[in-house]
Amino acid sequence: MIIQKLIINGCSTIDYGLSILHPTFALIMKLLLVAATKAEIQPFINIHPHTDVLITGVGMVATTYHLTKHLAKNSYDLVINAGIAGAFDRSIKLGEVIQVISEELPELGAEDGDHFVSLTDLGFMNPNEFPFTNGKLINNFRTENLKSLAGVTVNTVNGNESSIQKMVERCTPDVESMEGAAFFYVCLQENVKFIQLRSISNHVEKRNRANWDIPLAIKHLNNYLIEYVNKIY
Ligand SMILES: O=C(O)c1cccc(C(=O)CC[C@H]2O[C@@H](n3cnc4c(=O)[nH]cnc43)[C@H](O)[C@@H]2O)c1
Repeated sequence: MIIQKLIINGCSTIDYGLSILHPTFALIMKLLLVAATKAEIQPFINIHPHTDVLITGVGMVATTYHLTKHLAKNSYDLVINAGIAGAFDRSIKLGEVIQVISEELPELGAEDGDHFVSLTDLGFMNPNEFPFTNGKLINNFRTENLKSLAGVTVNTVNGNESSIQKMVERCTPDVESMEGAAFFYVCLQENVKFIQLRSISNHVEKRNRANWDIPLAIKHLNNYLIEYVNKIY
């Protein structure tokens, strides 16, 4: 019997006493679902209360700390990062669920007037030193039926047309979140299979909260997650 838990910022709040058999291999498939906020995955938790869930808090620092601490004590067959995100490309509709297959840390470096100097150009990073490939974090594990997109992870949500344009020219990202790269970094370092599923709540533009549709993004994300996990079990 495996004791499964809901963990919020590293503190376990609910214990469940169930294990789940994988129908094909008759093995226990251990799954961890990681989200920044509980609200983003609450509908999934209501349907799948026995899946291990880690709520990290928003941002890279909290994600890195809580996920690393949790994976040091627990082993999983698959770790899923689920949440909402902003899309740079307007052809990606609000509420669309996508998988992020590469991540970048576009703020890591130095400003030199109008020019951005990367960590590589500063001489602090080999862009091909593990877990990086050409300065990016890459996930080779994918699901078949979702668009595979490139992500950037930021500490400050982009909301200024000039900085958005500069980031698009420099990184050509499809989507933006506040946790993705931290999640990729920890999973690659820990050598655990992972996937990042995001549903688009907004387009990356001059801040206009009235244009965001968080309820639609959460609804579609959770419908997808429920179906995805139903297929696994
Ligand atoms: O009210 C706001 O300005 C606001 C800003 C960021 C996030 C939120 C949330 O309610 C959810 C937190 C979650 O959302 C992800 N997210 C969603 N859209 C974006 C974006 O355009 N750029 C970066 N992150 C985004 C993020 O991963 C947060 O964890 C509210």
